[in-house]
Amino acid sequence: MTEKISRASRETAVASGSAAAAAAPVILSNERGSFAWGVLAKRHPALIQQVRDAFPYGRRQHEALDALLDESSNGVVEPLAPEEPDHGRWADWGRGHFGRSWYDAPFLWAESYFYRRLLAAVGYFGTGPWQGVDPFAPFKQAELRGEAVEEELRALDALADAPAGERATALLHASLWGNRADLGFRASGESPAGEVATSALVADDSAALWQLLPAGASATVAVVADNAGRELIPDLILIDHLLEHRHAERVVLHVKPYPYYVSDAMTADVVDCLRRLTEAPGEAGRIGGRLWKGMAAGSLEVRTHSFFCAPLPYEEMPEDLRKEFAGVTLTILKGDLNYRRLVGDRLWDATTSFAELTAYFPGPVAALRTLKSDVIAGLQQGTLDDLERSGAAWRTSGTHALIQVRK
Ligand SMILES: O=P(O)(O)OC[C@H]1O[C@](O)(CO)[C@@H](O)[C@@H]1O
Repeated sequence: MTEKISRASRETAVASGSAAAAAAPVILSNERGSFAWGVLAKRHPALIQQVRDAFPYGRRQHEALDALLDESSNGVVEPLAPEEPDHGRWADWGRGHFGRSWYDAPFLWAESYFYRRLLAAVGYFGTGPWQGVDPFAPFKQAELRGEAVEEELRALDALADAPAGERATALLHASLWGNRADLGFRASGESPAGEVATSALVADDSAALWQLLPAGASATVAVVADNAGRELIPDLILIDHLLEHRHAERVVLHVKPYPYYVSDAMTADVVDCLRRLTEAPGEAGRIGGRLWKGMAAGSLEVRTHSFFCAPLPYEEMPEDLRKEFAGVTLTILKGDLNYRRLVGDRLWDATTSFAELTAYFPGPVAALRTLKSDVIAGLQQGTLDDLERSGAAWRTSGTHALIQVRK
């Protein structure tokens, strides 16, 4: 395998009951040349520059962005300013990391905290004029207006009369591969959304997914969204299919409460995507119209929770969210970050059982993810051998994907 795997620490592992967890170290970013190192050393500075260029920020924001760039590149982790509303929470979550290099903190924590600090730098939670202004909105909006979305929406017309099974598979795959369109990649000039020679599913439990959702069974499905735009549009189209074909009576779409990981979807992004759909001609417009009405009727509901922006694995989800997921027929978790949080951001042996790692999850769960970080579990030994032999950067380049289900 050509990829340099991130360095990991057993010492910083969060407490977890399973023996597998004890053996699988938590990923850190301090191995030069590793994927995690590259995110901190290259993507984050590039992102600061992009955000800076996208808005006519004032001196205060520019100085705060300079300080964040300097701190995260050369300095030690500083706490969130006391006036930030969630200062206390981050003080708890960051215990042990403040005063130390960003690169020595768990990768999941460091990345998550970086996004929180970026919001602080641009005054997102402040009382000034930049309050509530999504620093990633220009990128999300450009994507939504782009030719790729236009084409994807047009392609729906050809699918409208396809047999239900064929349509279901196509829409499930569209939602899955929509995850490849991740604006975080573009911040650093990499482009998993571009032409990909070797797209492949490394695990495919889609039959189990459909078995959990037989038509007419009054199911409720929770979809935990990931990116806005080119990912959320196919997610919404899949949701429409689930509702239309009675695989679900009700869908709850969970989104982030505030901007996160560049392109993560918030309520405003759901609205933008629904509007984009409703304004489109043909099948896309009809789907948009049905979803819009579904929102009013309650068959589609959007929810959010602060835990979605926490630097924690799902194993540590709060009780209210646990109840929420326990009460639905199936939870579909979209994307790479949700996968890392679902199985734990650790260097698992890739054949570690997905079912065992997710046994704590309060109900049936499906992961739909393109592979964009070192974490992977639940592979067959033969698949793993083939991937390793290929010499490709299959774990991190977004060229491979998976559908894994725990019933
Ligand atoms: O949008 P997704 O699929 O959750 O991907 C986010 C991924 O992007 C990165 O931030 C950088 O590639 C990963 O660390 C992270 O898992």
